[in-house]
Amino acid sequence: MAAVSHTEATNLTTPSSNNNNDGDDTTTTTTTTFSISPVTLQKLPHLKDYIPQQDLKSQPNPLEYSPFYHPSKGFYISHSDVVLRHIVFDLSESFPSSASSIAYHRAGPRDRIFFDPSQTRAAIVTCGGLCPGLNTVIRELVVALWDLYGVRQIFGVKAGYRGFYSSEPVELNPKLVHSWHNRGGTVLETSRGGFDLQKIVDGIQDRQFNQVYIIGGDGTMRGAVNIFDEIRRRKLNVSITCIPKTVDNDVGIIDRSFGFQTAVEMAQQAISAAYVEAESAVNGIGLVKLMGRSTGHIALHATLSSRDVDCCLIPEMEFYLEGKGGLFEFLEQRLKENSHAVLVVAEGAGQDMIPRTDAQKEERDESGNPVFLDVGGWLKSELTKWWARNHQNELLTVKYIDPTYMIRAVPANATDRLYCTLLAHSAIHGVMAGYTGFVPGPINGIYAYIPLEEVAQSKNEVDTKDHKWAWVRSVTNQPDFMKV
Ligand SMILES: Nc1ncnc2c1ncn2[C@@H]1O[C@H](COP(=O)(O)OP(=O)(O)OP(=O)(O)O)[C@@H](O)[C@H]1O
Ligand SMILES: O=P(O)(O)OC[C@H]1O[C@](O)(CO)[C@@H](O)[C@@H]1O
Ligand SMILES: [Mg+2]
Repeated sequence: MAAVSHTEATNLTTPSSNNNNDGDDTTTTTTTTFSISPVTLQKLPHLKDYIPQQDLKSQPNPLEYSPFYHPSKGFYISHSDVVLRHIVFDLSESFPSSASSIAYHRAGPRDRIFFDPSQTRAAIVTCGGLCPGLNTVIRELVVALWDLYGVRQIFGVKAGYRGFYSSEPVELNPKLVHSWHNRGGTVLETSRGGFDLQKIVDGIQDRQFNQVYIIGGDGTMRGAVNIFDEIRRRKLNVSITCIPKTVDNDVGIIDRSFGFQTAVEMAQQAISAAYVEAESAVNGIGLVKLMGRSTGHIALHATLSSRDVDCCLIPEMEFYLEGKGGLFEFLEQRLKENSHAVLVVAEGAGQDMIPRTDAQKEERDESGNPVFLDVGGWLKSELTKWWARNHQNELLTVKYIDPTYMIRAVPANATDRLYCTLLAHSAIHGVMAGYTGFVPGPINGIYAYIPLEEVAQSKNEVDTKDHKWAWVRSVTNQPDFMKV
């Protein structure tokens, strides 16, 4: 692909094809030639954008001299190496729309770095809720900064954003973090709230950190955008990156967030137990509540992989309990057919339907996230009352399983561990190259650097109109809960 700078473009010729197969594409190979235009390359902030040239020295990447690497042609990622956001196109339609041709700089080592490793002071912080793999990311950041780039001043900021101003950072080294990937949680501790912008940036400045690695979810990223803006306003020679973390998988643009797959795997145990309990009772219902504040990815993926689930309820969908086409009628039918049923509900589902006091409506956690009521307990109670009204003298057994923190308070599985490592390495390569205000993450399987602001504004919700949700419904055979 031709070199592009941000919003620069290469020209797209109209798709041309040598397929002479008149629509029958099953027997011959089709060769279609097209180029892409305009490629809108998202601007990746760099320290050069606001630090005067004389204050910013670059040097060859030390990987050049590493005994483990033999940089060859193509080893270093160039400025024109990009990743397309959308890779599925319809060649018969006019192409591309501006939205479909967005590209990001590819992640990976650059031939020159903008930090002298001997002068680098890196800070690592974890914010928000726990997520499998947090310790793996921390470990890999420490080990790779140390081994790949020769950085020796690496610090852990304790207990989230507040740690920048309320406690002493701890010095980290490869020996100390060696086995951290085997532990769930975050050894550095985490917290919600405590976001005091001036104090945080003062803390960064006072401790002379010049690289800040923030590991967190959507809330953390919104905070990180403010920190990035303040760092630029103060013209500090500090690179900041945010490694996307959330068990809910609600961060947009990237393929998925780390820890999500581990959480889905852990959720299987709860669903299996619910199935066993339901199957072993007369008119048994196994009800499982899974994490998912405003998105139902965990519930959806756990349902699809289990195949023992009769109905999955997520925040992105509406449903109703009573009447024709409602949840209870569906469950009643399943009990008639199979004498048991398993229901999986994401914690954020049906929140609008649960009666709550004015005080409960206003309740927020320290970060400002709404506090939910227990949808599982509410469903159990409503179902039990409904059954008693409609099925006098007939048994109903509802076993409610709420694994809550058990699906996230575990070490990452092998897939997530590998993912955490690649994220950490991508973050370091980008920061060492002087990029700042970015999020590393895979897009269509290729690691890219995405502007922090863009990721902070994005959201990954379940699309209940797409194939995956149709697949869920075909697996469970659940109704679409359209009022009839
Ligand atoms: N809009 C915002 N501006 C500044 N800081 C924010 C904002 N939203 C959240 N934060 C801060 O970011 C940190 C983490 O936020 P939050 O508790 O929402 O978790 P998160 O990063 O979304 O992760 P998760 O959803 O996985 O728990 C908190 O310290 C919170 O104060
Ligand atoms: O850790 P806390 O404050 O109890 O919050 C739990 C929330 O954190 C998450 O695990 C991640 O946002 C949500 O799924 C869940 O609602
Ligand atoms: Mg969040």
